Amino acid sequence: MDNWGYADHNGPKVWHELFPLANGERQSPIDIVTKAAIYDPSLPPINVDYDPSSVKLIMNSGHTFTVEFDDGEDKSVIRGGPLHGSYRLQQFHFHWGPCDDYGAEHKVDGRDYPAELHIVHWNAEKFSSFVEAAQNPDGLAVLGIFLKVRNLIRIHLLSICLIFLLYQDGKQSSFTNFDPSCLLPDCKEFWTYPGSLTIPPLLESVIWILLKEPIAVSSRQLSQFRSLFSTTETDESKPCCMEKNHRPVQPLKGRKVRASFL
Ligand SMILES: COc1ccc2c(ccc[n+]2C(=O)c2ccc(S(N)(=O)=O)cc2)c1
Ligand SMILES: [Zn+2]
Repeated sequence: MDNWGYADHNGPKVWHELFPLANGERQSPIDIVTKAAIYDPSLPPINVDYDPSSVKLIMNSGHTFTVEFDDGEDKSVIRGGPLHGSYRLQQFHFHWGPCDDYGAEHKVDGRDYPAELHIVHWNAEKFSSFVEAAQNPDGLAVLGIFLKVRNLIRIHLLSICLIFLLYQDGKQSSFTNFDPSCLLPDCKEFWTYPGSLTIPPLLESVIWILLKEPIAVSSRQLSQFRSLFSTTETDESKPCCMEKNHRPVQPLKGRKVRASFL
């Protein structure tokens, strides 16, 4: 069911009532305490190999906007880092807040970023579908990238995504030839830890890979995120916008965070 959200009556504080996993042992997001992260020199570099033609559509998934990819074959994959074998790209989406001061899901030493990009992959070597992979501890791998505000003058690819969405009545529009590796920062140093989906059903099946270096977006692009849903609400009587969709940080419960860098 989809009657969960981010308001007081249906938000993260009450998700445990319908999704008991919310109080589980490996929940996400978390606050990355950099001094407690364990440098692991045996971690190979992250290697993404995305085929731009595998992008399918951009849609308003009710809690964010999602760019979906054709994951019927190994066209776009991520390898390396903490992963064993290749994980297939399925979608990417964002989380943001009501203002530019916070809105990302993970924190670094208690610091908030204004938004966070999640690039979602599943272990197609071991499992036959995304939904099956999502039920297993090593089923999913999510690449998390922090967004910081820099008022750029050049149009960033992000706003092109948004333009597609805003002018296709925000429901869904076909999207061709987009390579999400253009959204990655130059530096691929990362932290990694075992966690969960950050939205219900909160399944504890995600190997998190968080890049240390944020990417830059403009404040205007972030305000476009927030206005996104106001153009798509079918019920004109109560136009609302998705002003925030981030879950607070969760207890580490003894988990270790590893770093690919000193
Ligand atoms: C029934 O099992 C599922 C599994 C995954 C579902 C989902 C519903 C919505 C989104 N998803 C997702 O694909 C999903 C949800 C959250 C995230 S996150 N924010 O990266 O942890 C990634 C992916 C249901
Ligand atoms: Zn997410």
